Amino acid sequence: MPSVLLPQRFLRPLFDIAGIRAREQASFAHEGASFPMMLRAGQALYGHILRRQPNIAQLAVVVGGGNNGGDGWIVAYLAAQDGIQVRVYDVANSPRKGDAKLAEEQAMGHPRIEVRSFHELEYDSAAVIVDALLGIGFQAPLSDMYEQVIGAVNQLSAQGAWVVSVDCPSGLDLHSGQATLAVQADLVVTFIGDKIGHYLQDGPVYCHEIVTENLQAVDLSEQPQAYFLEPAALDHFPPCQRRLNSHKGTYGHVTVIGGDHGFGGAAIMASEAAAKAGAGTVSLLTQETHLMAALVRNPNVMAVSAELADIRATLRGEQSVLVVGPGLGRSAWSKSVWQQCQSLSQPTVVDADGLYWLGLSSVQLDQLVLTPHPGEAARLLEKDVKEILQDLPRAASEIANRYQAVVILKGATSVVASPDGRLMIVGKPCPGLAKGGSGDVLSGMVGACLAFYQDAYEAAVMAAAWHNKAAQACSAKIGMVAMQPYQLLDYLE
Ligand SMILES: NC(=O)C1=CN([C@@H]2O[C@H](COP(=O)(O)OP(=O)(O)OC[C@H]3O[C@@H](n4cnc5c(N)ncnc54)[C@H](OP(=O)(O)O)[C@@H]3O)[C@@H](O)[C@H]2O)[C@@H](O)CC1
Ligand SMILES: Nc1ncnc2c1ncn2[C@@H]1O[C@H](COP(=O)(O)OP(=O)(O)O)[C@@H](O)[C@H]1O
Ligand SMILES: [K+]
Repeated sequence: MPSVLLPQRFLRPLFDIAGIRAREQASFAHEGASFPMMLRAGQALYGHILRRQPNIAQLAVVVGGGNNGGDGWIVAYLAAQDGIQVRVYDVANSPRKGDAKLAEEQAMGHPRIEVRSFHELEYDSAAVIVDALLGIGFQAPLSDMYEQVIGAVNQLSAQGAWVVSVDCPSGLDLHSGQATLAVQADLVVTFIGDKIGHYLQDGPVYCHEIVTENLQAVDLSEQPQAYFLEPAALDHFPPCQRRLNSHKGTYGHVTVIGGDHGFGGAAIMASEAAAKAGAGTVSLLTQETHLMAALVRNPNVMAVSAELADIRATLRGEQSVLVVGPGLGRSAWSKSVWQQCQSLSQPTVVDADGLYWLGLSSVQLDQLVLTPHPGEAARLLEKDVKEILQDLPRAASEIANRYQAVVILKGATSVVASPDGRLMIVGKPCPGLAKGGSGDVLSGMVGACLAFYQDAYEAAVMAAAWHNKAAQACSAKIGMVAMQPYQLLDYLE
């Protein structure tokens, strides 16, 4: 379902392999043949090579045994016809069949195509390498021979060769986005529709840039599995956009609840994040020992002792939301705080130890946002982390359905799922965020967005996307190693 706030032009549709195969088969049936589509794939890819590398004189093409390799043979033939010297490294496990065989036969014997053993690949001097080893037919794990070839391609890439991958970087699991080893692609030219695995876990690590070529495939009017939010969207949407004629009430109120003994910083950071992401007013309900630190850190936040005040007293007006969990802990105090929260009906963000308490005794709210990392997701679904990582969109959707909540399943990119079926992947890897406290900052930002936006899903998308974008800007200025998560808050516009 497209988003109301975010225009469709910023949402890149992503498909699973079954969806791509269905469109491929329907297109073959419509056209009455499959080889023309392979020709179009090769032509599209060769066009991209010429646009990026107009002075190319030599080309190395690494071909596998399936149709991905078939695409590679087409490119080899087109380049040779164009006067380019081509070396093909063939890694097929067995003789080719079908379209791949036709493509090989068309190219084989061309005077400008030399077929070499893959053992010689590491000595190749071509400035451009085409990776046509494995496409959507890849089944992990990689065989030894493919590992060796991918290693050689990456070595040439490290020495300065420009690598273009056909359909996907070979070795990447397009379902999960996991890879033990894959081709480092400068460009991926992906066919029919973009694949979800390019955007999850290791996917973005191996895809420097992705372009999609539809190849005149039939439109099955099928909903994509998910969307990827183009970071350019954020140039048009600041987290909680200021209006000229507005006042603090316009932007709502956030109460952050957490910070047991030893974890005061988590709640302090979350409250500062809510304030800096644009909430009109922010309260912090925490252990009394943290009040002084909270007020010194940010006097804009109304810090109160959880011992002396109840949560209800911190609420203000209709746009009040709760952020429960940063540093909440698992003590008797934490439990009593959680029980208080359960009796309230305000829109609520549950993070960190709040998710632990939620797993023990759930809440039902119209607007609930959960922000688990894969470990917390595994606990909520009673699965192990490995299983969660094999299918992040599914895990996010399962939690969304079970708790009737919007879910941000956090990682190098994050998956946002809504119980109504909407799924969005946001962000790019930013290892500056791989530090304790990054999640606390996110939860406060989600609180601010939830107080501002009508739709909890859009609030979650905006917060997760801005958290990532600001972290990129922050790390560019301060450095991936030195940046502290709360510093990203100064890069929110
Ligand atoms: N007209 C068309 O058909 C069009 C097709 N298109 C293109 O086809 C691609 C899909 O082709 P596909 O279905 O043949 O699968 P593909 O990705 O080549 O993989 C199969 C090969 O990989 C091998 N292999 C697998 N796992 C392995 C492992 N772990 N370790 C080692 N080897 C492994 C497997 O070996 P085998 O199991 O047979 O020994 C077999 O040789 C798609 O991505 C797109 O590029 C587009 O051009 C559009 C038009
Ligand atoms: N390598 C990375 N690239 C991009 N984002 C990351 C990376 N590592 C962590 N993050 C982000 O940082 C946050 C970490 O949250 P979490 O694990 O809950 O940390 P904590 O509880 O310590 O604050 C999440 O928003 C996650 O998406
Ligand atoms: K490939």
